[in-house]
Amino acid sequence: MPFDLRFTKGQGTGNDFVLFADPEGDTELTPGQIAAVCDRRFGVGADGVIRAVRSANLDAGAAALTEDPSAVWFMDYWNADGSVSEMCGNGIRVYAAYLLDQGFAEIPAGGALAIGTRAGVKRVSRAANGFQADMGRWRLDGTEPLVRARELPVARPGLGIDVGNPHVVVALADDGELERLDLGYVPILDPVPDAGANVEFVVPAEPLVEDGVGRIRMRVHERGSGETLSCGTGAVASALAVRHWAGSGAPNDWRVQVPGGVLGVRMFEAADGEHVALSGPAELVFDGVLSLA
Ligand SMILES: N[C@@H](CCC[C@H](N)C(=O)O)C(=O)O
Repeated sequence: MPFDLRFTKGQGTGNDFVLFADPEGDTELTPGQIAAVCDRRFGVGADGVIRAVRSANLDAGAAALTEDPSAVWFMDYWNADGSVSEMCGNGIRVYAAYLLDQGFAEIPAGGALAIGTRAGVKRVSRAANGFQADMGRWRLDGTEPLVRARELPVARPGLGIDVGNPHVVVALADDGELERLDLGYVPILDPVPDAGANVEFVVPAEPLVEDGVGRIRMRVHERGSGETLSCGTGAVASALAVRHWAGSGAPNDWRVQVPGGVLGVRMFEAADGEHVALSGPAELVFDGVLSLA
């Protein structure tokens, strides 16, 4: 039975999303419907879909409410191919902008909005460049798969990093290598991670550190969405990987240039260990109504 879906299109550094409100949790789209919405020729076109649902009305929301009862809204995130992801760094800023715009939530002055995700509760606050999300704890996942990509002459070692969702970061020699990559083809990982991975290719800027801030360029092939203009969790993983490779004395503040703009990444000590925060813009672009079969 066809039905109308009211949606808002939003973007953060060119990573774009279709957002819709389903507070009661009774409009779960199928993977096929998600893929149809994200199709850039036959649908609205987006890198992912975000459903705004109250944590209390979703199984995955129960853990969020246990972790923090103030996380009343859950970011139900889907990739463009209809697969689910645990977390989206650009998406959570755009989601915060959407919750504010709809009058569903507020960010108290000097405070933060707690949002449930499949990777735990994240806190979003206002920042000079838009919004900042405390992404919480991160870890090297212990893998170093070989990465092959179209227009990369030889396989390169990657570094596996979990920032709530899985990433493999690969260092390239220079801007030329980064620009020549053809990410219309899926990078091949050896061994293949069980849950797949988002793959980031990074190049340090010259100089790497300026005024105490580390600077890198990044392109990404996202699990479930292909090449995108930006990936927030990918920027976080990339800054963490480059800091790891640079060794002691490397900065905790990073500026990550992606094809769609610039993101800020900051590592800081919290009560439970080191956290990493991501900041950047978030924009709601237009509203619409889509008829879905
Ligand atoms: N674009 C996002 C990440 C979206 C999810 C990712 N494709 C996955 O499957 O983990 C970001 O900004 O972090």
